[in-house]
Amino acid sequence: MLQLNNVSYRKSKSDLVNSVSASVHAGDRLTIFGPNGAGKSTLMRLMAGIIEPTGGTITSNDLLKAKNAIGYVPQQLALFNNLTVKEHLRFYRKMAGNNTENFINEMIETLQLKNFWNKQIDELSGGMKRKVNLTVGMIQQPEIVFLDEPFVGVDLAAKHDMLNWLNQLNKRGVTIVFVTHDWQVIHQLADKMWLMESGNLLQETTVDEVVHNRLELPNTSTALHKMISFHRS
Ligand SMILES: Nc1ncnc2c1ncn2[C@@H]1O[C@H](COP(=O)(O)OP(=O)(O)OP(=O)(O)O)[C@@H](O)[C@H]1O
Repeated sequence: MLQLNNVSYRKSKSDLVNSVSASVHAGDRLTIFGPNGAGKSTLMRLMAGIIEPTGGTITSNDLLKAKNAIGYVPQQLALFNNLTVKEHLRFYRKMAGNNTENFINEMIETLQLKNFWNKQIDELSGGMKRKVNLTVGMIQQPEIVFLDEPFVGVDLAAKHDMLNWLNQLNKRGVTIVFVTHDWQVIHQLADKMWLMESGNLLQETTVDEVVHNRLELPNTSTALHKMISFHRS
């Protein structure tokens, strides 16, 4: 579905992403995991086509070449403080330009957006803003969605609703790629894991392998070792 061939991204004389080769397959539930500054967000932005690789290539199948096939939910909220939730959905729906009325209604229902429908963004809690951010990033009913820390500050009940809904979409064939530091989310939303450090994709593995101690990491990856052994203990 998405093929990365020696993908690099160099900026300000440093390699933020360093010669990554890997594939994302249709229907994957993939998390990119690693310490702060590993290059996870940069790699997701490359795959989402927001930035261009400075080396290597990313190729995709015909499905992903279709307009609106890719959704992207950024870590930083992409919202207007002085617009209401309703106005956001109306505005972004027009931008997306395709007819996804049923899908949008499903998002509104599942994420219970009607509860704060007429509130401006600057009147919402952090968790509510995350829900709106998620909705906006997926308004075009994408085939694949890239989610960067989508659950920061979201309470457990809302997180549960959001995770359930993303898993339902995955069962219908939507590919999910995300970054998080939250193991609860990893357990519930991922099968595959890409382990990253210092711009390098060190290993492609599964959550199962990582959690059940069946993974040997290179000795050089101290931060990843700590992040994984902390979770296992
Ligand atoms: N626009 C930019 N210009 C220069 N350096 C950047 C830019 N954006 C990110 N970086 C640097 O690239 C490296 C990778 O950043 P990135 O945000 O991809 O990491 P990350 O793994 O997502 O980190 P985190 O877990 O903290 O979100 C970091 O060292 C960061 O400081």
